[in-house]
Amino acid sequence: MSDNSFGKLFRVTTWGESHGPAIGCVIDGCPPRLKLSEEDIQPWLDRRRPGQSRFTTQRREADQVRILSGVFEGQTTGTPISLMIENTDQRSKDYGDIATRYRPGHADIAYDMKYGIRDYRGGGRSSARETAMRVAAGAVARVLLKTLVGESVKIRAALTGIGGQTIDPSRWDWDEVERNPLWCPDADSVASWEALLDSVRKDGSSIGATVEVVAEGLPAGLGAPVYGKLDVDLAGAMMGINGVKGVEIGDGFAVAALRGEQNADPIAPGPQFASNHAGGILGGISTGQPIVARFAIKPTSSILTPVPSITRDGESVEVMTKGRHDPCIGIRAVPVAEAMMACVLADHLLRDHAQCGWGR
Ligand SMILES: C=C(O[C@@H]1CC(C(=O)O)=C[C@@H](OP(=O)(O)O)[C@H]1O)C(=O)O
Repeated sequence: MSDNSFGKLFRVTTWGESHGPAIGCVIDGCPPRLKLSEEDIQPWLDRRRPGQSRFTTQRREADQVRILSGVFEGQTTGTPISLMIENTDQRSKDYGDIATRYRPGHADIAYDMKYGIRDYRGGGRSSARETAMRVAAGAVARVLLKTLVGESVKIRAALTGIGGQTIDPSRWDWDEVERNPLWCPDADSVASWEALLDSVRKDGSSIGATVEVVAEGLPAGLGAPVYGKLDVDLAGAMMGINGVKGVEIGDGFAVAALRGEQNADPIAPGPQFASNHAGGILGGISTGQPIVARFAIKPTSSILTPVPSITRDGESVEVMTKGRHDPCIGIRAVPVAEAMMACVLADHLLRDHAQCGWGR
């Protein structure tokens, strides 16, 4: 197990820092002879790319992906797939102050306590810039899933709330998610969310959010008892996204208020389930129903509002962070959530195949 990798058979390792020359990932274990080119990956990266609206960081990165290995004549070869994106718009001088002081709420202090050294430029390794490589790996996972399971596989996410303002689930519209810059599924929420984000930005502050991710068209049987549960790996994958502080599967924390007959999803021949409180996973194993995960993500810790902190030498200071930051990291976490779901499902599909073979 390495600390920069996840997945067992579809194994993703990412590397790089926000202000280094490049970021990248290596995907080991991808089956051979899948059709794969940069065009399969770039559109997903374009959804996450910074600088696309006034509601995200103004750092300008093309996030142009290059396949360095593992693909020959348009097909995967079964060898490690290495992907790379060059960093082109770093502005490290914005971080002069942060070199010797800690942003409250940020990983700065924890990295220093652990390693005694940190790349303070941007978020360094802890920067959400790293999530670009998760999206790149997720694109390869999507190719794997579509090839091995079928075109019916759909993995989609949406922003379901910001700053405590939540959508009305009865107005959920997946087409709307693609129409607005916030990935919001409820058209009626967009204008007030935009106004909230504008005021947060004007105040030099930031705001938290919730994201929901749904995977459809997957077979039953993904995940295994008891430490290889699909929900265990999904929860870990979502929790590993920068800034995530809480994860739910299916009804999540709401099950605590239910009675047994309310929580049980009735089963009819087929099998058909009348509801999906379980989020498509029972006993850690997928049932063929939509797989549903949800998470809460904190407000960006790099803000212009001063907050008491200390220097590396332990002296009291006030810290405010310059630089170009997302007023709400939840927005760009939406494509990242989809990518993490795709990687976990690709991994579990290969694991299920290795143990049980195809078909039941
Ligand atoms: C560049 C991206 O987002 C960055 C995420 C980020 C952070 O601390 O998380 C800080 C900002 O960048 P910098 O490291 O230059 O300050 C954001 O712009 C990206 O996502 O591609």
